[in-house]
Amino acid sequence: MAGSGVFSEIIESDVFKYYADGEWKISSSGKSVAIVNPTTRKTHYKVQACTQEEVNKAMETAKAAQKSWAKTPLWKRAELLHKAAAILKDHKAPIAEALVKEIAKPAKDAVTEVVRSGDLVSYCAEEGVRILGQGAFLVSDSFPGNERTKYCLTSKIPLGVVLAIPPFNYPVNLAVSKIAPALIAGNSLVLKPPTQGAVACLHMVHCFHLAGFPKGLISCITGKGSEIGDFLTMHPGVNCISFTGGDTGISISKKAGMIPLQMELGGKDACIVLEDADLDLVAANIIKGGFSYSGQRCTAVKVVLVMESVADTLVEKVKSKVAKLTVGPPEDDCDITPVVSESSANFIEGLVKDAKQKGATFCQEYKREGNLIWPLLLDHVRPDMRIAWEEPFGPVLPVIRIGSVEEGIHHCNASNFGLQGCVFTKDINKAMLISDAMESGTVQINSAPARGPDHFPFQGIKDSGIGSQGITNSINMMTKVKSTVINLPTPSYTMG
Ligand SMILES: NC(=O)C1=CN([C@@H]2O[C@H](COP(=O)(O)OP(=O)(O)OC[C@H]3O[C@@H](n4cnc5c(N)ncnc54)[C@H](OP(=O)(O)O)[C@@H]3O)[C@@H](O)[C@H]2O)C=CC1
Ligand SMILES: O=C(O)[C@H](O)COP(=O)(O)O
Repeated sequence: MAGSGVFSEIIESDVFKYYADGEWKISSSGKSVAIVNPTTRKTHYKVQACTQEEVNKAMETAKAAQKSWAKTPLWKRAELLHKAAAILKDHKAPIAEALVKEIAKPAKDAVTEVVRSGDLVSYCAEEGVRILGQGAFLVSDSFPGNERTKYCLTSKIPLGVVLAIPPFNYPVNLAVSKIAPALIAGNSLVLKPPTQGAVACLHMVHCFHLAGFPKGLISCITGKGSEIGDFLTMHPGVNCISFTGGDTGISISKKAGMIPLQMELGGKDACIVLEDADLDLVAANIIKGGFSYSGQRCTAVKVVLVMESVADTLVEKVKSKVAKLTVGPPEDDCDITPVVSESSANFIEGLVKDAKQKGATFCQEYKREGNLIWPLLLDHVRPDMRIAWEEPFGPVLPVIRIGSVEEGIHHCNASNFGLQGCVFTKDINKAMLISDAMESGTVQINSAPARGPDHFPFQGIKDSGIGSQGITNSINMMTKVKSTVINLPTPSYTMG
């Protein structure tokens, strides 16, 4: 159970502690932040509301701890990460339980998130050993005018203190996808977990604590982003920010100092369906892509752009699959569970009402109880409707009928987002041309958008992000190149 057994030291009375300097602590603020269970809409957990002074302290210890961590051999860093991964997987049950209560993630998916996170940490340790174990050796005579008098040795060195801010929908997985690359590369890490998902994150951090990482290397500062977020992101002690979330990321990018940023933001992932597509495959992928975790994935299919000639058939197929989705509490492992908050449900409802007023065809009746919204497919959506462009982050999926592939590509590219997209066709040559024409970070051919496997590059263009994630790219992003040049008094050539 969350907060018990090995996790009992992370909670005092009914408030979870924060983690800094290798210890679980109670904030001097005397205040806590309530975590509302999306299903019951009642406070389920409480976490510390950390103060600016506590942030300052965490940054100071992170800076000091990083200096000795950078001198820890790479294989030892990897060994500790493997240990943390194993502990995390061993304790998947209480962490998954927290995910069910805090973010209404269906029970099985919650377990999958924790196991996937353990695998990600292990893979990152292995990848880090390989890529950080190599540098480059350059010789000067390849550049015009030079003799071979200079040898340049390059290696990758850590950035310093990395600030990691994940979103609510994958609090554990999107935290470790920042923590593991940062640590293997020799950085220290300050984690600001999302409020919904903070308790799962605190449990995950305790697994790193149990693995025996040095004091101060990892901290977990809890509190509302709206209260401590700016202080954290503008803190002079931060050398890199890795953020996943919504528009907040855009404002962080404007406020952050001259430090590397990794931003994974929203998306309006388009699914372009051609006349020759296998419509059963498309329908299955629309269901998986559009409705898993109730559409609360940045990589969810968020708009279907289907050729008019096959639209009726496709919509019928999707409709019959929507009817089979189970709707209810996450504890029962339902397909559709309550969305994360009342404000999110209200936002989704606003998009639905706008579509209704402007004449979209409702394939199901719109139904909502509290934060629970029944899955809804909207046909005949037109570009003047908000749902054609905005990201519902909920189980509502618009279908736009198109007369040509160009029309589909045009809609996709007119979006301010560019995270992922997908195209369904049996013609691989057409698929390649469409993929090249789509302004999105990744295009999936004949499958729904997805971030994983977690070592694949993952990136958004336009308002969907800065930089690229995925294990290898994150490790590289959290390092910089250092060169040492050996200058020889006379040219020296290696003889065969
Ligand atoms: N591209 C991607 O990989 C993903 C994108 N998203 C996008 O994120 C959105 C939903 O996630 P959500 O968690 O609500 O996103 P938010 O942007 O609201 O929050 C993300 C994180 O930022 C924190 N935060 C809030 N305000 C600030 C601030 N001023 N400074 C620093 N941090 C702050 C939040 O903390 P707190 O919870 O305390 O407010 C949370 O930890 C959707 O738009 C979705 O598309 C989501 C997942 C993945
Ligand atoms: O946060 C998100 O929504 C993700 O990064 C998507 O991950 P997934 O494609 O594995 O669901």
